[in-house]
Amino acid sequence: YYWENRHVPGPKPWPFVGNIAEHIFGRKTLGQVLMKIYRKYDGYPFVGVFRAMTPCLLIRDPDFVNEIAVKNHKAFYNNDFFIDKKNDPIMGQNPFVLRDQEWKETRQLITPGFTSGKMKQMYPTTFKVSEELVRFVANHPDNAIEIQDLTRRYTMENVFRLAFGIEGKGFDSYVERSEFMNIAIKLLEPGSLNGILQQLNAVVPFLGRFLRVRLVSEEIERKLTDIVSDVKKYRELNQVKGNDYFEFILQIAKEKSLNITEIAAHGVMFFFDGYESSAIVFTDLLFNLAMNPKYQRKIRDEIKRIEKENQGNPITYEELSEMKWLDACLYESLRTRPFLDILVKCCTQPFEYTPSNPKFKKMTVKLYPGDTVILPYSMFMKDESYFKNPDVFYPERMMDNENLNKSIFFPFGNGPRICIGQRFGLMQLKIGAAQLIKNFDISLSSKTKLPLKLNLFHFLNVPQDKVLLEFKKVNEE
Ligand code: HEM
Repeated sequence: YYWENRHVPGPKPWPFVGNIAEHIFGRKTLGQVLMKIYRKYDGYPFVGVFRAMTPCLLIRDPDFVNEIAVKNHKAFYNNDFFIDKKNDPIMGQNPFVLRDQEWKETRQLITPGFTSGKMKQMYPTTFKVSEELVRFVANHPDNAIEIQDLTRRYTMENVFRLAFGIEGKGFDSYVERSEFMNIAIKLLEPGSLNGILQQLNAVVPFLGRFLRVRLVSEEIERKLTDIVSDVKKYRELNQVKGNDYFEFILQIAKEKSLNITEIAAHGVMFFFDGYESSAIVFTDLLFNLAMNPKYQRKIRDEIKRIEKENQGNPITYEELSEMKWLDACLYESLRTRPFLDILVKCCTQPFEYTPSNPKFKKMTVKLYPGDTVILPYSMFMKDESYFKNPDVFYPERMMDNENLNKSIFFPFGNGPRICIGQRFGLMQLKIGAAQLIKNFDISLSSKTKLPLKLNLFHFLNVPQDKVLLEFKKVNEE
């Protein structure tokens, strides 16, 4: 009766499973279940739902999203994701899970590591990795390449070089995985006990607390701190300075006297958020481009024009932002295949909301500290009233993406908690995609099972089966 007592509309919950039985019993993703509720309550500004036994307010009104993420951010300061820092010292320091003052201080501390000036310094490394990606594809022994593996190799190589100052050797072998790739895979393995706990934490957060969820196992924590310690010693002994995020962290470490686990935690933040999420987004982009080859041609023309203007020199960091078609395809891909479905925030100060938009029924909700709200990240992206034919990949609508309503389309979040790595994410994806499209015609392999089905047990939207693409060298027709 939690929501009923507050006169908030919503579907009837069941004991223990609340409104997400279909997800708990493995029939649908959490996003698919919530999407059904979102659509059913058309015209309502919010809906009271139960994520298992946790009452959450599913927001449907973009103005309310704006209040939560931007205007009244102080009343919704924290993300609903609990990691105990004492139990998991590496993941417990990630800004995404940090709360209150600790989040504010960490965010302020690392923000200078993500300026465009810093991106410009890191760009040559990312560019080099993108060249290695092209070589890897060109010499690949298989006709059809598993794209999830390829994009992970690429984003892993970038984050190892930039966040830990070492080569991840991701492109060294087609058969064997490097030691570093194994670390990366273990860090996020969905099938492992750790992966199951991650999923539990996403569905039933209070169980996460009870079971003392660790996202980074002790074995991986030890390996990562050893790497960090070795690279730190090497740089100090040889007086080497890198143009990377690791160097930025070493500077902070000196100023704030951070210990080796704290330094590793900053590297892992870059790794954790920059590796898997970016690899999923990259996979989706390449899949969408393979399905819609006319946009590959538009992007290739764009690259040719830029290279002609700069006398055949490689594309610079600044020139990436001139690639309007690539930009539009990337944003449209983020919309048609969102890598997550919801953002969940905790109420930290009493807050009252009544919609002013006549599109929504006039009703009031009062929220109190401890309540949780769900921002419908992917639901807005698939809402016909905001995007016509929402399932169609139509990059033209993203040509002016800067002017889209940020309370409806917020692929990187919005407000003070907006993704800190947005610039880096965009840089590595754009140069990686540009290099592949410049060199190859990308098409879908007949071995890929369509339509792509989502993995029901991953807390991010990842395809259940392998996505195989074929790469044919441009000019070799
Ligand atoms: C295309 C790739 C990426 C996408 C689509 C993405 C998207 C997001 C989203 C939606 C959020 C939640 C924002 C909110 O709560 O309002 C977020 C948070 C975050 N992202 Fe990203 N991200 C990407 C890449 C990266 C990269 C490369 C890094 C780091 C190198 C990164 C670091 C973070 C961090 C630290 C947060 C938490 C920020 C905070 O709570 O203060 N992300 N990201």
